[in-house]
Formats: sequence, structure tokens, C-alpha cells
Amino acid sequence: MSEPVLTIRDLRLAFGGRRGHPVLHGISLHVRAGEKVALVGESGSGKSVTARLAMGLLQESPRVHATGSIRFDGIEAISGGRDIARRRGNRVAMIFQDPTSALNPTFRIRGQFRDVLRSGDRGISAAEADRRAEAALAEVSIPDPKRALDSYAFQLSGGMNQRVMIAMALANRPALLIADEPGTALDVTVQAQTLGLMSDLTEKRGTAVLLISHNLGVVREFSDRVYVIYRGRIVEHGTTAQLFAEPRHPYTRALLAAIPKISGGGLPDLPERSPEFESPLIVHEGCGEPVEARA
Ligand SMILES: Nc1ncnc2c1ncn2[C@@H]1O[C@H](COP(=O)(O)OP(=O)(O)OP(=O)(O)O)[C@@H](O)[C@H]1O
Repeated sequence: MSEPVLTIRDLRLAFGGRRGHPVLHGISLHVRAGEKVALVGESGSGKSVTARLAMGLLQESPRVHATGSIRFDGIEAISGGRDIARRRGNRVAMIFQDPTSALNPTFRIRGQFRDVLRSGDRGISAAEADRRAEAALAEVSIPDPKRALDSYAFQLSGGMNQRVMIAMALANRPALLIADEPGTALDVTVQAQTLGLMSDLTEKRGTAVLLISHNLGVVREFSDRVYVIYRGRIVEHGTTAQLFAEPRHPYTRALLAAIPKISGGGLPDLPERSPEFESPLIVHEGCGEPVEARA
């Protein structure tokens, strides 16, 4: 089995300092090279904060108290100091729920694309950056890449912006893409197209993906393995096949039992808390922590 590109161990997070509001209670997960892994759970369960910590986007805030370990290519992101983003370079990229607000409204796509490419290749000329940007946009089926490069995000549709964001995220060939509910801010058709595109491109390039989702239908289609998160704890993990065929945790069962009753596979209205949902973690066979992460 290949090495994990991302290994998260016993990740704990509180907002408002050490004695503040606890949000994560010891998350452990890993993503191996080329693997598609989903983190699924309802709103507020801690999916986005896990992704943001993995990207090094929360650590700097004085209100954030995080412990545990997030290792990416051997680089520690929790205790790694201020230059995490630089040292991690372009090996990890992220796409967000709402592409239009994730892109900078005051710069044309061309300038933003150049910045992204220059962060991966400092010596790249403007002409070469534009050539690569056009090729990247063509790859995500943008019909007129030159025109898209000359546009501002607000001049493009949500679906187009989503494609631009995928193209930018993959432009420097990251080893891992973290996708936080991509396209959920858009309509369902665009969301499905976005996932299809992301799936095709990452598969073609062998990019590992950590997909954050509340949508079990999407998870089933997209991922090889699934972690189910409930109120800041992983309650079950296994291969997608294992989890859907033989869900063992009461919370996972409750989620799955509700799928046919809801449109689009989103999470149903479950009771917010149930003593059953606090049952211990269940790990399916063959889905334990990687050996190298146990030490
Ligand atoms: N900056 C913040 N300050 C204080 N609390 C926060 C902050 N960001 C998130 N939280 C809290 O952390 C918890 C987890 O939030 P998170 O955004 O990770 O949930 P989520 O599972 O991604 O939900 P959603 O699907 O709605 O995005 C929530 O209770 C949220 O209120």
C-alpha cells in the first residue's frame, strides 16, 4: 500500500483558547497517494475546521487552540510555525463551497492564475504562465480560455468560476486536493458537473482527494474510503463499499437509513443528539491507521 500523503492524529481544537469552546475531540485520519477519501457529517460537526487546519489556515489565529498532529509529506502543520504554507508549497491545494467568493473580485482571472503558477515556478514568464493557464482552462472545458482569463470572477457564471477554481487548484500538480463541499453554493446540476470534472482530472493525474461533504449520495459516487464525523469525533470509518453495505455505528445507520427519503442525498433531520450516537469508534477491517502513523 502506498504511503499516506496526509496523516492527521488526535487532532483537538477549541475556539477561544485552551479552555474555550471545544470543537474537535481527537480526529485521526489518513489519505494515501492517489486515494479519494470522504469526510462526511452534518453541519457543524467539524469538517471544515479540520480541512482548514490541514491547510494551515486557522493556526495563526490567537483564538484557536489546536493540538495533535497533521503531517503532510513529513511536514508538521500544527506545531510547524509560521511558514507552513511556504514549506508545504504547492503539494496541497483546496477548493471551496463558493467559487465566486473564493476568487478575488478585484483582479482579472489572468492575474490570479499567474500568481498561482508563479508560486509553483518562480521563474515563469508572463507569456508562459498565460499559455499554461489557457491549457489548464481548456482542460476543464472552458470554451474560450483567453476570454475567461480577461474576465473578473463576477463576469463569469458560478459554474465557470468553479471550473476556473479547479483548474487553478490543480495547475501546480498538487499531491493532495482538499475539496470542501465543492459547488454546494451552486445548483445541483453544476454541482454534479463539478464533481465529475474533479473526479476525472484527479484520477487522470493520480491526485489524492479529501472530499468534505454532507451528501451521502456524492460520497458513495466519489470516494474509495469514508470517515463519518459526529460532533467533532470520527465515529466510523471503512471503505465506501463496507460502510454502505454494513454500517455498524448507530449514527452512520441513521444517516444511511434516511437516504431514500431525501432528495439529492443531503443529510436528513436527525435528532441533534442521541446517547446511541456517542457509541465508540468503529473501524472496518483493513481501514486502520497506517503503520507508519502509529509510532
Ligand atoms: N471561527 C470560529 N469561531 C468560533 N467557532 C467556530 C469558528 N469556525 C467554526 N466554528 C464552530 O466549529 C464547529 C464546527 O464548524 P465547521 O465549520 O467545521 O462545521 P462543518 O461540519 O464544516 O459544517 P458545515 O457543513 O455547516 O460547513 C461549529 O460548531 C462552528 O460553530
